[in-house]
Amino acid sequence: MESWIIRTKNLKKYYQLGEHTVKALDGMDFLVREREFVAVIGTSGSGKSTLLHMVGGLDVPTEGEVYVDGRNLNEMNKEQLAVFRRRKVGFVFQNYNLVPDLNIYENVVLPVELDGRRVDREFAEEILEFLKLSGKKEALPGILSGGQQQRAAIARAIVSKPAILLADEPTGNLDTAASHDVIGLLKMAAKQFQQTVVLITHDNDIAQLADRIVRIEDGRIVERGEHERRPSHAEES
Ligand SMILES: Nc1ncnc2c1ncn2[C@@H]1O[C@H](COP(=O)(O)OP(=O)(O)OP(=O)(O)O)[C@@H](O)[C@H]1O
Repeated sequence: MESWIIRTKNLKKYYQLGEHTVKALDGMDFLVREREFVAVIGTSGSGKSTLLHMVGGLDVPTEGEVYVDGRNLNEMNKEQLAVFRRRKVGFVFQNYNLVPDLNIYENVVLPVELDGRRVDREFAEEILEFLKLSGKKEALPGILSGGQQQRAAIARAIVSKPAILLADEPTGNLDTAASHDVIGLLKMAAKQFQQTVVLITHDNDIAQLADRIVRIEDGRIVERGEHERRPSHAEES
C-alpha cells in the first residue's frame, strides 16, 4: 500500500477581489509519499505558494481537505495547528529569515527553544556539520554568503526533527552554483534525517534534482511526474 504523508483532496482556495474570484487552487489532489523529495513547478501565479501554505497549516482552504501524516488539518483548532506547524513542519523561505543579532548556532536552535523543548546539542552539531557550517557557528548571519545563510535556514528547519520540509523558492536569491550546492545538501540531509521534502522552484534544472516533478497550472495539477525516478523506499514497499 502507498503511504502518503501529504494528501490533499479537491483542495480549493478562492480569493474574492471585488466582483472577481481568483481561483488560486481549484480542486487539487496533491500526493506525496513518505520520504519523497518532490519539486513543484509552475508559472508565476499558478498556485504554488498557496498550496505550500495549505499543506503547512499557514492558511485555511475554501474547500477540500489536507491530510498530513494521517491528520486532517481542517479538524484542528488554532492551537493544534500552531503545535502542528512547530513540530511536524520545517519551513524554508527564499529570504532565509535568520535573526541578525543571533549567531548561526543560536539561530538554528531557536525554534526548539521557543517551543520549550530541550535542544539536542549533538543533533544540532551533526546537522551543522552535515550542511558544512561547523566553522560558522559563532558567526552572525550578516557576514555569511547567501548560500551559507540558506544552509543555516535549512539546518534550523531540520533541527526540530519535523516529518516534512516545505521549501518555497529557497534558491530564489542564489546563483547557479550556490543553488545546486544548497539543494544537493538539502536532499542529502532529508535522506539522512528521513524527512519528506516539497520544494517550490521556478528553475527546471533545480527541479531535476527531485525524485519527482509535479507541474501545476491555474491551481490544478497538470503533470504528476509519475514516470520520474521514484525514491528507493517507495520501490521497496
Ligand atoms: N491574499 C491573496 N489575495 C488575493 N489573491 C491572492 C492572495 N494570495 C494569492 N493570490 C492569488 O492567487 C494566485 C496564486 O498565487 P500563488 O502565490 O500561490 O502563486 P505562485 O505560483 O506561488 O506564484 P509565484 O511563482 O509568482 O510566487 C495568484 O493569482 C495570486 O495573485
